[in-house]
Amino acid sequence: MISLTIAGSDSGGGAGIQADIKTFQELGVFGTTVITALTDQNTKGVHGVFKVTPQFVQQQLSSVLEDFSIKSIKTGMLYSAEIIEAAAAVLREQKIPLVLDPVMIAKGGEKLLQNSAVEALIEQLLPLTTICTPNIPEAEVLTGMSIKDSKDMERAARSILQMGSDWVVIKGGHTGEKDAVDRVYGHDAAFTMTTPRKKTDHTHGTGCTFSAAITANIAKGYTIPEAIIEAKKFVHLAISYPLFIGSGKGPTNHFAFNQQKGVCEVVVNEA
Ligand SMILES: Nc1ncnc2c1ncn2[C@@H]1O[C@H](COP(=O)(O)OP(=O)(O)O)[C@@H](O)[C@H]1O
Ligand SMILES: Cc1ncc(COP(=O)(O)OP(=O)(O)O)c(N)n1
Repeated sequence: MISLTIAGSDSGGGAGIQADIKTFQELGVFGTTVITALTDQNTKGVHGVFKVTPQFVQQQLSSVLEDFSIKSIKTGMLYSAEIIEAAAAVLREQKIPLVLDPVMIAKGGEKLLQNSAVEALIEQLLPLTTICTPNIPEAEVLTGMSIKDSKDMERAARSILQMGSDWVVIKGGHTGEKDAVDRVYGHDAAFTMTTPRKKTDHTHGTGCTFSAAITANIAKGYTIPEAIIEAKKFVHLAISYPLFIGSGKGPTNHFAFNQQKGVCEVVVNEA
């Protein structure tokens, strides 16, 4: 089983390409990569971005796709409209399931997607997307809606479905709710996934890890709902057993899922 991530490098190892290939590896999937940008980053924040040219992004993508039997693809930090256009031109020719994590801003507040790139993300990538996984601020930017409660989350998700994604997961990491509730919508299905919210500062890379786990699970042949629910277990365990490394907001623990033998209760309810 082989998956591909198209994303930025996090020198601190907790998010981006590094989180993705660690997650793939832990889930038994061989990871290939297309790097869109290098970030000078650690647990204290993103200190610099060095972008790759759109042409070289396209070259990496074409090389990987022509040689490997890729079962699923995810995108993370894409940074610019030009990089999105270059990637979309190649992805449009494929029928491989695509998980789009619309990474926009790091938890420290640094920009990982230029404002001018949002339109390209919506127009060029969402129509090719199998599952889009925005957090609440990202869903607000994609839809132009203000999201205050679960009704707003459903309206935003349905709007993103209309933009072309087959499924949408609105992640609950950024709500004030007691539990971490993610809301999943397809054209004919809707459910919530609930785990207890952990009181922790070690959440660097949660979104990357979650979307990478979905991508790996698709490569393993899971149905879309199974891939999403199993990924929630992976990220919940990664948050629950922090590594306590770095002096800032630490990374999640990609070893935890296998160390805990995947044991994690996720409450799934119809929405
Ligand atoms: N403190 C927490 N406790 C438990 N789960 C969390 C916590 N923070 C985030 N999550 C979960 O991690 C996943 C990623 O969500 P989120 O942190 O919102 O993504 P992002 O990194 O894109 O902002 C979701 O499944 C979310 O519910
Ligand atoms: C290179 C790179 N890509 C993505 C992110 C954002 O990661 P995310 O999982 O959304 O969470 P935080 O890192 O913001 O905690 C990143 N920081 N770097």
